[in-house]
Amino acid sequence: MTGEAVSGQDVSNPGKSSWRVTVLGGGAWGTALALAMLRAGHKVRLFARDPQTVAAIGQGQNPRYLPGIAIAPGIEATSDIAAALSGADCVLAVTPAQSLRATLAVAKDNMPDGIPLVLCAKGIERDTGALLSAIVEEILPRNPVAALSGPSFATDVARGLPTAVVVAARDEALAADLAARFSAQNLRCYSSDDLIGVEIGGALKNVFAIAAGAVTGAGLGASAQAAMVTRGFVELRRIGAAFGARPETLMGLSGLGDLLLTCSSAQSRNFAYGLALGQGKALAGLPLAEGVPTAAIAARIAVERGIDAPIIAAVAAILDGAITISQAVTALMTRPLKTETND
Ligand SMILES: NC(=O)c1ccc[n+]([C@@H]2O[C@H](COP(=O)([O-])OP(=O)(O)OC[C@H]3O[C@@H](n4cnc5c(N)ncnc54)[C@H](O)[C@@H]3O)[C@@H](O)[C@H]2O)c1
Ligand SMILES: O=P(O)(O)OC[C@H](O)CO
Repeated sequence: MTGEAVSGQDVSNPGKSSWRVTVLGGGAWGTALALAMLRAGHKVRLFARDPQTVAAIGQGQNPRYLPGIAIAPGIEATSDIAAALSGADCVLAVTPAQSLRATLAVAKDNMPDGIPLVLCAKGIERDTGALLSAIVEEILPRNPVAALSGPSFATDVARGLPTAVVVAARDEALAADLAARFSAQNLRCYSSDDLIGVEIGGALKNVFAIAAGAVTGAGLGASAQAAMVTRGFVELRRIGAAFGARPETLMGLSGLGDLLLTCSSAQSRNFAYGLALGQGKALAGLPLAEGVPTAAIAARIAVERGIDAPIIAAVAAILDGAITISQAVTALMTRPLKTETND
């Protein structure tokens, strides 16, 4: 086993009862959250469709998705969805946003009635424009839906570094209960009843993280970076408002917080994707960048709803190969001048 040791138990709230938590997805974030749930005192099962990932986690590592991090014993990894879900008190959905529908279809017949399904992916379904909560409500109508989001790199959480996220559900009491149960030393979970706001913030920040990487990669300068993030945040809030997100939610961890994180660090896969784009490097084979499909659908949503979102449109067009970064910059800089409106 390589890498630093990661402690298994670190319960900061000993009053809460232990749950059987099932994590769907054996990638970076699924593995990190499984470790976090273990530290919060829960019994953790992790479903991964890839037997190699299951075997590796059983041996205390996940070299494909979380290289260099030793995984504490206690996570029961399996490729058997029925075994993974049997008797679960709560399920975390941690596969990519565009795979959520397929993941839930596999889980559906074994999903215990009434237990919460917590969305941990960040994105909007490309083909339909559906928010992920709508997909859960369609496929699992008997399970309350929640979302966990905020500035949180999987490696940081897996290492037990201090991290704050927000857990949202329409039912405020459910959100508060989940936040209390998931919190542990160095994982501080705030709660919110603005499910849509938390989802939108997490999904759209990825588009601007790609843009931030591209600005850096193309050498456009720190001033351009600050302008892009600021005006991008305006677009994020406009689209959020169209979905009914509360503005204050978007000023929080899943919105501004995650924007700050991923627009400023090459540790972000979305930023790294944009960086490669800006540098003219090959994009094939790069790790998951959720902002790619989300940019396309967010641009379409903006057009359909008459929302002014020129940066999202530019990112989508660049990713589509329709325009170059240089053409996008010219188009953005020569738009008609106007009063600065921040809503
Ligand atoms: N990595 C992070 O730091 C981080 C942090 C917060 C949120 N997220 C979000 O979590 C989601 C997952 O990201 P990740 O980092 O774990 O990605 P990843 O690429 O590391 O892993 C994705 C995992 O999902 C599995 N998968 C894909 N489709 C599947 C399907 N249909 N059924 C079962 N398994 C399937 C893959 O095999 C892989 O194990 C993304 O939406 C991402 O934005 C990631
Ligand atoms: O690596 P990214 O860009 O997918 O970002 C991971 C998380 O969303 C950060 O909060």
